Amino acid sequence: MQAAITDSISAHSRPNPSVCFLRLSHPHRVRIHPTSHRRNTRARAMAASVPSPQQLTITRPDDWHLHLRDGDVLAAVLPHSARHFERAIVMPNLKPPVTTTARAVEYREEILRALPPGSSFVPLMTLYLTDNTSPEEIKLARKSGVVFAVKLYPAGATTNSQDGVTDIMGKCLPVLEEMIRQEMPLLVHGEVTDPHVDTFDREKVFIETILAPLVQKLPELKIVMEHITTMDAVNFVESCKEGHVAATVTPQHLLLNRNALFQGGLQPHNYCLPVLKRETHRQAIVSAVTSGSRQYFLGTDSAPHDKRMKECSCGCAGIYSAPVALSLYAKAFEQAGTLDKLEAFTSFNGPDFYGLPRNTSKIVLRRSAWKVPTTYTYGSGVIVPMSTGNTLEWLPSDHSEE
Ligand SMILES: NC(=O)N[C@@H](CC(=O)O)C(=O)O
Ligand SMILES: [Zn+2]
Ligand SMILES: [Zn+2]
Repeated sequence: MQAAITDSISAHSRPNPSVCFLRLSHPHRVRIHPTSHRRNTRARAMAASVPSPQQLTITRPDDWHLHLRDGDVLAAVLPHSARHFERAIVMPNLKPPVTTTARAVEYREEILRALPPGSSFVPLMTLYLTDNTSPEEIKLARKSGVVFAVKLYPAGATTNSQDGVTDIMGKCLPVLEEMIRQEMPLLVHGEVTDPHVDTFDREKVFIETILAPLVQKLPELKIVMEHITTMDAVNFVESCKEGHVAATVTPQHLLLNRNALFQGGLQPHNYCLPVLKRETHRQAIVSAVTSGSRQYFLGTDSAPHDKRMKECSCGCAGIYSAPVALSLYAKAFEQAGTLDKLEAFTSFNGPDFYGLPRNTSKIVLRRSAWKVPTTYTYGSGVIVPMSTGNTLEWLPSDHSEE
């Protein structure tokens, strides 16, 4: 069984022929087509007849897209990630951004100092790509042994991206060629910044105008399309070679559509970039991720902003999901009737893509209702988590109630 979901699910599933059928109905590579949502509906209907497991034991997951910030916010949020994840790809969009290996090494040390005692959490550092990043910097990054990827923020696309790249093909080709030599993946915030392009189309237009030409020019470059939100992104990823192009998916883009931004009034804590899309896109992403394809892996994009910066006249983009992400991913896979595919997504596909060993320790998720705190406080600040105040069903084992 690919996802070694708990003994309890295997015990249930072995004598039950409907489970085998359920698996057969999810071929390894599933293309997205207009009937894909029917497939999920059928899976759900069949799953309903299967006894639901009370406990899942999975290999300890990693988070392949995480914002830890620095200073007192770092100290407040890091324990939430370290509790459930063994490693995380740490985003470099600090103020000022982490553009050099020397700075990444310092930032890594700051993170290690902020870890709770006894934690084995490993931060995997990234460099923030600019128009001026040199190929030499990529060599230094590889040699450091602590930098694992380079992040492309199109200038102006998202939080702290003002120092990002203005013209990837025109300005960054020598750096990208060095990244191929050093086998250093490019992580992409895939949205164009042209104000004339509709916000909801920015990912699609980025794929057409920037990403597809980039993959064509540099087919050997390893690329992760971060936090994908559209059917267009799913189709693009699946049109590329496995092992060369992959995507991370957030809990919010699996569970919410754009209605969540406006339900009962404006909901700033559901605002992130790329912005939530319409339901058909959410369904396409769920189908892709739960199909068993190895091209998708867990990346929470957990992005804390102080409550005051979210609930104001010009609110920041970013959803804080670290404490709830695992419960929410389990919820999304269970809704799709594919809990047996959860472990590959949370714990295998990411390290396999990055060429890193899979974790050996395990984490247990118990079916046990727990209430998400409405806020987390730090110093004089407050952070509101995703699913604030809601009751979630899957409780990760080492979760202590706040
Ligand atoms: N996702 C977000 O909405 N915000 C992220 C930046 C990013 O990942 O684009 C942040 O740093 O706050
Ligand atoms: Zn982003
Ligand atoms: Zn992010």
